[in-house]
Amino acid sequence: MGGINVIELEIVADHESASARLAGCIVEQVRREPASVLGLATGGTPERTYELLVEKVRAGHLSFSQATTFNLDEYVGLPPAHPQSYHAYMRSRLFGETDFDPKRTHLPDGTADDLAKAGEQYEALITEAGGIDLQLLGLGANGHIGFNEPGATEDSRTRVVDLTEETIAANARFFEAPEDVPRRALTMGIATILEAREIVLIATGESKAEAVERAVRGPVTSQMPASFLQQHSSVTFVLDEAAASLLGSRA
Ligand SMILES: N[C@@H]1[C@@H](O)[C@H](O)[C@@H](COP(=O)(O)O)O[C@@H]1O
Repeated sequence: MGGINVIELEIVADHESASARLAGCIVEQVRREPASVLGLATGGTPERTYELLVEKVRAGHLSFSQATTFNLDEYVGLPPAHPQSYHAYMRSRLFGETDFDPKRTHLPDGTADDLAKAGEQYEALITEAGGIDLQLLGLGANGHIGFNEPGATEDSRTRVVDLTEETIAANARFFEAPEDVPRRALTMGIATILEAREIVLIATGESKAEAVERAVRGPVTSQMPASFLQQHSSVTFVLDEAAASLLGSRA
């Protein structure tokens, strides 16, 4: 960390291939180290990846029984039972469908009375677990990672953030009405994410192309939170051709 590194690019044809590639990274990591600490992401993009992992576990090719997980973020005010909470997302798509030990799967507590303290406790839990081996990331069209919206600083840690109108609009598709989307979230910070030993970001579709280009080639700036990934020494972007379309050559 510190200097500017080249983000490794893996460009595949489509969302299905990108999902298979990302699932492959997780499988490899967990086979190599069954007690891995995984940083997990939500959103529409990794849904297929999680389906593929569930298939692997069901087929007996993979076990998560010794793995520990930390999700990037959770909406403020949504209890774990709320269907649009990220707790529910992870339970229905991955944790509840595989052999994860519920004691070792963690998400920020968006319902805590003292959210600042909840953020600090979350950081302490990650440290206690020995840090994150492999962090998965999606990418917001405005360049957010986790819920680190434009303006997030390099030294930010797990904390409450206000969501931008753009992000609220983008996530409204998961809710019955746009006004149901929470306005705030508890998210790992940029510093938290950059401490992971390895990072894999998945982005697919044309709507992510501009953010991908700015994250990979643009200046490192708070205005494009994903650009901070250039400061990490082991980052791979798994992209489909649409998301990579503004990158020019594959170099
Ligand atoms: N907090 C999540 C992010 O972790 C996710 O990466 C991003 C992209 O979501 P999608 O994959 O649905 O485009 O937005 C959400 O708001």
